[in-house]
Order: sequence, then structure tokens, then C-alpha cells
Amino acid sequence: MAESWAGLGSAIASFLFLYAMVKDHIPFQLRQYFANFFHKVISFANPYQQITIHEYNGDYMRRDKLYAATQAYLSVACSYRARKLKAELGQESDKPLITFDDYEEVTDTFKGVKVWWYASKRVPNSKTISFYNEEERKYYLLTFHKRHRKLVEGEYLNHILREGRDVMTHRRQRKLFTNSPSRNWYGYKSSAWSHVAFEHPATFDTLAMDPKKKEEIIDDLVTFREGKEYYKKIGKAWKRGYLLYGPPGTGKSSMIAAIANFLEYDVYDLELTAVKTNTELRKIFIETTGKSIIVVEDIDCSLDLTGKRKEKKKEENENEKEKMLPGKDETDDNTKLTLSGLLNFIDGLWSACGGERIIIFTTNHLEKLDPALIRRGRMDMHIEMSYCTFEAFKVLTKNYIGVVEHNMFNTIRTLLCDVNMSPADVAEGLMLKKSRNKDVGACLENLIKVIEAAKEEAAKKKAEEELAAKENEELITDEESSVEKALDLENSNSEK
Ligand SMILES: Nc1ncnc2c1ncn2[C@@H]1O[C@H](COP(=O)(O)OP(=O)(O)OP(=O)(O)O)[C@@H](O)[C@H]1O
Ligand SMILES: [Mg+2]
Repeated sequence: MAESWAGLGSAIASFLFLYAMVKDHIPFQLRQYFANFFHKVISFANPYQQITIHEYNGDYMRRDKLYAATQAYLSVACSYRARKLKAELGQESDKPLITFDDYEEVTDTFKGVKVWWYASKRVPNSKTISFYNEEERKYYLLTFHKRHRKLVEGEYLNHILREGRDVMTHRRQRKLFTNSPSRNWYGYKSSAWSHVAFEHPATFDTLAMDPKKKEEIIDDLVTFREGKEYYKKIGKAWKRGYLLYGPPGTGKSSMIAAIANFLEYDVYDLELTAVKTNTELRKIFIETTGKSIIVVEDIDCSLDLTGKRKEKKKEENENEKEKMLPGKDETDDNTKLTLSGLLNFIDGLWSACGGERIIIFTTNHLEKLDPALIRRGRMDMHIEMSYCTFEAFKVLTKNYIGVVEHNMFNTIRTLLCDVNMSPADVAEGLMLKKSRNKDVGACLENLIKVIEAAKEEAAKKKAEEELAAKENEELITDEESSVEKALDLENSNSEK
């Protein structure tokens, strides 16, 4: 076998030598014929195949998505094997991307099959004049044995795309959008949203709440994030609604930031009062992307949607289902933002565009919201953010002063049972001026003072309310007795 390969090798070498000698005396067509023939012989003898992934595809303008994903994938999976590396900062990223440098080769193994990656570039021919500003064209060359072609084409490239996209998601600078339109150079609206970098530091570790409830929320988020196939199977759009309700300062906004940081999603903070019509809401929605959280804070204050709906209910006395049909409120669909427009936004046909979206409403007054707006299926999970419990308090002390046990904890536990304190107030009570904030005892003493003051204040307020209620009751009784007296007088007069 070895002898026959050696024979073939020397035959090709002799052929090449002869060809070089006589090349210039052979007509062009014949030379072309030889070149093709030669290429076929080489391909036949070579058991390896190659796939090229160019940085820019056909139109030269758009960066190829597979190239970007490959670059991200290789930076994590294989770059550590290379000797020559390069670092670059992508447009959407805030962390440098380290990949292997041009003309380097690395290997990768997938399902036991070895493949080779080679990074290279095509330098432009300076003699050609082109409409485009010709730059170096980078590409990756993937080499594999031809018997693995099916695996590479079918599974390996998909694996690269998926993993690469994951890496890109983790690396990209996340954004906080607001629906005040951004304008381009000429002053025209370029997008319904403008954005800044999302940098809120809240995480589930810093969030003070019942650990069991926290765990439940995290589980729900993980199930959602990994549920693409499941949602497809059950025929539901890949989105989930959360309603956060509770008094001010109990961590609703912090929870949104923690969710965004946990899932690594962008946040679209939707200011409903700035949206004038249902059509505008739809346009705004279409401009959001997947892997995002759409937030409407203080939904009860955003619009008088509840009132409008209730008034209509009385006037028209229509049944609930009919009212929710898209187009039912069509008379004012294009001129107003209505509840049906908002319901459509949450779970109408449009809500499925893009996928992988979380919608979060927050409110201080759950009772003010229309049941249709927050029914399960629209707002899948209702999360109560409550006043500070002892468990939540321990999370705060851990984060703020670094302790989870102290002999003053029992006093604080009893006090917290007696008075409603928001985690924001407790956190404030734990913070002392810089010179004393390392003194754990002083911080806890200060907190005890703050809670006691709040307890006194609450007791005073309760007493005042009780007094006012009593006075009101007496006033009503007085009024009732004087009305009764007047009626008696009237009756006796009429009898006479
Ligand atoms: N559960 C909590 N865990 C940790 N910190 C909290 C919590 N609740 C409040 N805080 C602290 O209080 C501040 C205010 O909290 P946040 O803005 O999240 O409250 P909110 O419920 O959104 O209030 P509002 O209803 O007024 O919007 C936060 O910056 C955070 O420092
Ligand atoms: Mg808030």
C-alpha cells in the first residue's frame, strides 16, 4: 500500500516538473484542461473536505451571522490551544473577545470527531478599482475528513451556531430602552426606543425576600428560558408575564433588575402615558427584540384603563369575551390607547413576534387593576413583594453589614412582627455615616431605633384614625337622629 502511494507521489512530482518546463508552449485551452484534470486527481487523492465561512457574505455589507457565531464559539472552545491570539472589542460588547490570530490553526473535537479550524484573510488586489472600499476579507476554513461530512453539516455547524450565539449573549452590553424615540443625523425618528447601557447591580442574592419564594421565581425563570421547544410543542408564544405587587419600597423595581441580570436580557421600560394610540403601541412592540423584558411600572397609574372599561361595561353591558375580541374597540383603536389594545399587546397575535420575551407589570394597588389585565395566562405569575420579614431582614444584614446572626436579632424579629417596614426602610436603617458603618452593633441599634420610631408613628396614626372614625360615626348618628326627629315632627304635623 505504502509503495503504491509513493509511486503515485513520484508520478505526480514528475508530471508537475514536466508541466512547468513546457507550460509556456501549451495553448491556453489545453492548459486549462490540464489544470482541471490535475485538480480532480488531487481531490480524489485527498480524503479531507473544507468549508469556508466568510466574514462578509455576498452583498459585502452585512457581517455574516455564522462567522460571528463561529468567532465567539472558537474564542471559548478552542482559542486556548492557539499560540498566537488577538483581542478585539465587538460593537455590542463591553468585554474584549480573545480569538486565535490569522494564519493560526486549532483543532476541535465534536462527538469524537476531530476537525481543524484555520483563520485566514484574503488581502485585496490593490490594482483593482472597486465601488466598495476593499478591505481584507477574513474567513475561517473548517477542514474535516469526508466521511464525517454529514455530521459536520448536520450537527456540528448547528452546534457552533447555538453555542456561539450563547457566548455572544453573555458578552454583549445589555441595554435599557425607553420609549422616547431616538433620532438620526437628519432629525428623523430612527427608532421608537432610545437606550442606555443597563447597569443595575441588583441580583437575586441582594434581593431581600422569603428564600422559598425566591427559589420558586428562579425555577420559573429557568424553565421559561429553556422552554423554547416546550412552548412550541404546546402551541403557545414563548413569553411569560409577571405581575409584581406590593407597597412602595418593597423591591419591585429591584426584582426586575435582578431578573434582567439573571437572564441576561435587555429591558424595555415602557412609559404607557407617552403612548397615544393602540397602533402606536403595536409599532413600539414590533421594535422590541427577543431575549428582553418589557416593563410597565405602576400600571394602575399609567392609564385610566380600568375606569374606561368599567364605564363601558355599565353602558354597553357586553359580555367579557366580546370586549376582548381584537377590533371590538376598533372605533377608537386608532385614536386612543384602550384596554383592549393593551390586552392585544400582551397576548394578541403580535405578541408572538420575536419570542423569548418577559412582560412585567408592577403596581402598588392590585385591587385597582382590571381582572382581565392580570388574569393567569396574561400575567402568569403574581408575585407579592411584602413588607420586610425576618428572613428578608437577614438577607439585608448579610449584604449591608456582613452578618447573619447577632444577639440583637431576636429584638428585631419581634419588632418586625409588630410593624410594617419596607425593606427599603430597613436598609436605610442599617446604613450609618461612613465613620460608623463598620460597627455592626451601632448599625443594628440604629435600626432598632428606626423601627421603634416607625412603630410609635404607626400607633399614633392608628389612634388618630380610630378617633376620626369614631367622630365620623357620632356625626352620622347625630345626623340620623336629627333626620328621624324631623321625620317624626313632619308625621305628627301631618296627622294633626
Ligand atoms: N426586597 C428588597 N431587597 C433588597 N433591597 C430592597 C428591597 N426592597 C427595597 N430595597 C431597597 O430599596 C430601594 C427601593 O426599592 P425598589 O425601587 O425596588 O422598590 P419598589 O417596590 O419598586 O418601590 P415603588 O413601589 O415605590 O416603585 C432599592 O434601591 C433597594 O436598595
Ligand atoms: Mg419601583
